[in-house]
Amino acid sequence: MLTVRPLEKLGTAIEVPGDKSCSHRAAILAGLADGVSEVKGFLPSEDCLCTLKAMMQLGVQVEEVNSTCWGPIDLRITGTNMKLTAPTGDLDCGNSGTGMRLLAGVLAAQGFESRLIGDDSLQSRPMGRVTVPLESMGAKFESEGEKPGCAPLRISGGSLKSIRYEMPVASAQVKSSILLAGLFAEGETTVVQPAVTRDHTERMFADFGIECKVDGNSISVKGGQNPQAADLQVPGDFSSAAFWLVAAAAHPGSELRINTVGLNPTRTALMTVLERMGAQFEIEELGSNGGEPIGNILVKGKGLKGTEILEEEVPNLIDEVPILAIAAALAEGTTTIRNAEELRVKETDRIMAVVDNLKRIGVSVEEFQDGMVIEGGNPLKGAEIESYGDHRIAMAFAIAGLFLSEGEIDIQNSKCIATSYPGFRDALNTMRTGGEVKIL
Ligand SMILES: O=C(O)C1=C[C@@H](OP(=O)(O)O)[C@@H](O)[C@H](O)C1
Ligand SMILES: C=C(OP(=O)(O)O)C(=O)O
Repeated sequence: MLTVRPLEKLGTAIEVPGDKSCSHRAAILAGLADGVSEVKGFLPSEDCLCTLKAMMQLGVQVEEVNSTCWGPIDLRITGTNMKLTAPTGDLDCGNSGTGMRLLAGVLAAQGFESRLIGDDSLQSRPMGRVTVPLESMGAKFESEGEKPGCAPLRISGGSLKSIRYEMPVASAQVKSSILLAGLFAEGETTVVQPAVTRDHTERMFADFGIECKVDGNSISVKGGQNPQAADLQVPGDFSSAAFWLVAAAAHPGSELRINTVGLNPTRTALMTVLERMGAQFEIEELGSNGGEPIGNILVKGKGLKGTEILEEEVPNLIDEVPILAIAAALAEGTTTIRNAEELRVKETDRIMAVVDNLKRIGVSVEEFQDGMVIEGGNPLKGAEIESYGDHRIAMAFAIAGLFLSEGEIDIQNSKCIATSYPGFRDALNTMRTGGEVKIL
């Protein structure tokens, strides 16, 4: 259990660990590449370690060359030059939707059978969104789960043909899965996304010498390209920084610097929203690490007011909705979050989990199938919080605990935080009492 008491004095500077999305992709692309890649700042969270381990079971060699007590590790990854070998056992993706969907794309093209498994949460998430297009490329998937279309997934891979696929959902995981399969396919594979989604795969393709054509919302990759080993530094995870951005934005008078964080514009819509709510940001650009822009963010807390989240902002803040809901609870007035039905199929049903826990801390909130409307500005009271095993729910409500007017917050099932941010608990202790958190 994680107990959080109200803020004494918000810390002034923090560094967050490596980006989860980029770490998954680095493990996969370096593992497929020709040669030895150095990946610095890899996030050793449970999700990313599952992907790394799966790649090792498929014949990739990984050596840890440096680690820090806070987390990020430097890896030397010897790639297989696109020749993975059959794994001896199941490939366990743990809690990670990204890991399972991206690996499914790679395994669809292998001439051996494999089986992807995960924890109870992952085995209840929809996999048809990747297996349907990957089957149309020529792979065979058997869903062995209790729920139709869910993992465990038994995969019989083989030669693939290219497709043009119009994705029904705006999902970077689906896009990336098909593009990875496309690397092995005959001809040019094109994915058309209904809205802009995070583009880490496209950017990292360039790092590994893979040509990828982006034309508006359509992304194409030609098969037969072999990734070339690359050295890269994983940027700090904006989604982990989001917790501290909201803590500072909602605390009038605070000034917080978040150092060396990824500023990929397909990830940072939360800042646009917080700005509209009254927060002030300054960005110090620090160039780019590989294809990913990085910088320092200076945030000044001014007290927040409610806002309406725009439909096009949703995919670019999808993982930040739980913490945005806390910002909304602390803001004066109404905040409307709609067009976010995807949240129902994340690690838990995040709309249900946020609404349930907001009510527990005394916030007035109305639930919709695709989101919620929050009336903010009333005092928050201590309560027992149920994380539903979801890291982002646990961390979002830990931040709410800093702003209670009475009592404390006890978060049940907080171990899940290690899914994406293993150092969060220590960082929270330091940030609650005015310190600085340095990790890189
Ligand atoms: O591609 C990725 O790394 C991710 C994409 C998002 O999922 P969807 O693309 O399915 O929305 C996001 O929720 C997840 O945390 C990471
Ligand atoms: C949704 C998330 O991850 P995944 O889909 O990879 O489990 C997340 O990290 O918020």
